[in-house]
Amino acid sequence: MKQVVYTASPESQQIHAWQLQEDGALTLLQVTDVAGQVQPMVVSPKKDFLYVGVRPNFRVLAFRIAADGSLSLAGEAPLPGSPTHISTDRHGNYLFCGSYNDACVSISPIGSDGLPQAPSQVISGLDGCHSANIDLNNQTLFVPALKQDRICLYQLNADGTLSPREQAQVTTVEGAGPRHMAFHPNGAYGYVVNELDSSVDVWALNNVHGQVERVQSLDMMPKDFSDTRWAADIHITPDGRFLYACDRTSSTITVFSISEDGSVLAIEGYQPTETQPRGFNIDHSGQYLVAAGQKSHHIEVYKIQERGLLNPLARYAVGQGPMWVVIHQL
Ligand SMILES: O=C1O[C@H](COP(=O)(O)O)[C@@H](O)[C@H](O)[C@H]1O
Repeated sequence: MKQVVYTASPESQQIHAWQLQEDGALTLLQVTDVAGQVQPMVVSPKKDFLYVGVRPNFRVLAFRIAADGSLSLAGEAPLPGSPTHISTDRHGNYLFCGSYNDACVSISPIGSDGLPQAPSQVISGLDGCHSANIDLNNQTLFVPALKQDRICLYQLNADGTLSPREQAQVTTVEGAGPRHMAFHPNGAYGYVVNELDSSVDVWALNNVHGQVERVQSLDMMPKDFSDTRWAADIHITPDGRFLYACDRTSSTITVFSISEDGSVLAIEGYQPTETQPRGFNIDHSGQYLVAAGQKSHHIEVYKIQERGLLNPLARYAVGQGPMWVVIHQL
C-alpha cells in the first residue's frame, strides 16, 4: 500500500508531503510554500485533490495530487469565515467549512473539474463551530458548536442545500465543548471529543426511535490529572477496533478499545506525545498513527500494537506550528 502523509504548518505557511514506507518510516517528498496560514486539510473522495483552508484571506486552495502524491496548486475559492475545519460529502460534490471565529458552517459546490466554488449556503449562529462531519450514508451533517454545547444536525438535500433535521440538535454535558468527530465503520455510532472537559461521547446515530442519542460519556484523562483540560482531535482505526483522542495540556493521546458493535468504549492506555498535539491521523492500513506537535514543531509516527497501544517509531522536524495531519492512499 503506497501512502503519503501531508502536514500543515501555519506558522511557516508550509505543507510537507511524506512517503509513508511499509515499515512506518517517513521520507520527505515535497515541501510546498503557501501564500497564507494553512490549517485544515482534506483529500477529495475521488483522491485527486487536497483541499486546504487558509487565512487571513479566508479561502480554500485546491492542490492537484500527482501519482506520486506531490501537490500542485490548481485553484481556489472564497470561504465565509476563518476555516477551522473542512470536509467533503462522501461523493466529493460539496465542501463543508466550519468556522470557530465566525460562528458558521458553509457548503460550497465542487465542480466536475474537482475545484470548489464560492459557498452556496452559510448557516450562522453556531458559536464556536468546530467541525462539519457527514455521516456514512451521506445524509446527516453533524456540526459541533463548541461554545453552545450542542451538535447541530442538518440534512444534506439532493439539491445541495442543508436544512435542519427534524431532530435539529443534540446537547452535550454543560461545559463539555464538542469539537471533532469520528464515525464507526458500521455507520451506527459516532464519537465526539469534547475540548473543554476532555471527555469523549459515544452517540448512537439511529436509536430505536430513529434519533441520535448519547449512550456513553468517558473522561479521557488519567484519574490524577488536575490541570486545565484541552482536548483536540479524535480518530478511529479503519477496522473500528480502536479510537484515539488527544489532549493538548498534557500532550497525551488516550487509547480506547471499541466493543464489536461500536457502542461501548474502554480506555486501554495513555501515550505521551509531541508537545501540544492539535492534530493527528491514522493510516489506511490501520498500522500507524502520526501525531503533530504544535509546540514541538515535529511529527511522530507510532506503530499501533495489540490492544491499540502505541509504540513510538521516529519523529521528524516539519514546519513551524504543525497542527493538521492527513494520510492519503495513492
Ligand atoms: O482548539 C481551538 O480552536 C479554536 C479555533 O481555532 P482557529 O484555529 O480556527 O482559530 C481556538 O480559537 C481555540 O482557542 C482553541 O482551543
